[in-house]
Amino acid sequence: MDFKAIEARGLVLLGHGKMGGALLSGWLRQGLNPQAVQVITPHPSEALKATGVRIGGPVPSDAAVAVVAVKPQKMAGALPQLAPLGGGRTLFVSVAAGIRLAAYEAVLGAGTPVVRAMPNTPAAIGQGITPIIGNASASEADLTLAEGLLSAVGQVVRLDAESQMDAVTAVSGSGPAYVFHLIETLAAAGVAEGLSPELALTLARATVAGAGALAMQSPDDPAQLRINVTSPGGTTAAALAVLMEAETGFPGLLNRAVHAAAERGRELGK
Ligand SMILES: NC(=O)C1=CN([C@@H]2O[C@H](COP(=O)(O)OP(=O)(O)OC[C@H]3O[C@@H](n4cnc5c(N)ncnc54)[C@H](OP(=O)(O)O)[C@@H]3O)[C@@H](O)[C@H]2O)C=CC1
Ligand SMILES: O=C(O)[C@@H]1CCC=N1
Repeated sequence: MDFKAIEARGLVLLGHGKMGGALLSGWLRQGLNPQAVQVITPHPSEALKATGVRIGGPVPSDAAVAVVAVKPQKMAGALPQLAPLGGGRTLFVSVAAGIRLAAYEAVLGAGTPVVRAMPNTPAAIGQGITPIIGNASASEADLTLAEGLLSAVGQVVRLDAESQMDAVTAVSGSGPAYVFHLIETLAAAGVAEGLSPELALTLARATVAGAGALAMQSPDDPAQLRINVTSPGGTTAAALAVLMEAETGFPGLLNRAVHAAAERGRELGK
């Protein structure tokens, strides 16, 4: 990403928590000048101070982009701090789950360009994926700017409709947590079979990382990759008989989990 257009007018980040922090690390790693960044967050960490970004202070009146990364439950208290940037040339990019485009327009003014984005924490190492959708005031140039910024930390996909946002949040926004829990529980199962915790975690972590990389790089789809591991009558088939059971296995479990996440997104938007 060429950050020059953003550096000329500045980037404001509202909320430096896990997601705001992951995005900022990714951008700084990609060469964004820290002096062009102003972070507004109640308790700046030592790590944030060490980056050289500007912390606190008056909001620059003509920032190129304002990135909103506070929790949905804190939005009503936090967003009005950026109201002076509304209705003008500043593009707002919010990563908050649930909060609808209309809610930003209500605070910032109807003419404010707003893009909702749903990144995930692998953005911190440049391997995120971020679906985006803009409001009616977001021009193609605004979407291209948001896309460029977020593609500095991974892939970006444009959505057709805001109504898709709760489902993508449930799949890829929250998804890394499901995979980390898979690593935890695979390792615990290895310990139950007699391995040391260290060895079990090493095996589980490398297996998930390797399978993920293969799924990305192979021309085969995930179903074929699964078949390639599964010798008829062998060990994998024995495990998959448990995991592929419709109700108690992965299919039912992930359906229920993803549905719960999407429903929570819908509730947060009310
Ligand atoms: N974590 C994730 O994987 C993802 C999160 N998101 C979205 O990102 C947003 C942030 O989530 P996450 O980073 O996990 O949460 P965190 O609690 O880690 O981060 C929120 C940050 O906002 C700060 N904050 C609170 N109040 C204000 C305020 N009034 N003004 C400015 N900053 C404030 C908090 O400061 P302090 O803690 O010091 O109070 C904290 O640094 C949420 O809306 C979430 O839906 C989206 C995709 C993935
Ligand atoms: O748990 C959450 O609500 C946020 C949104 C997606 C990931 N974390």
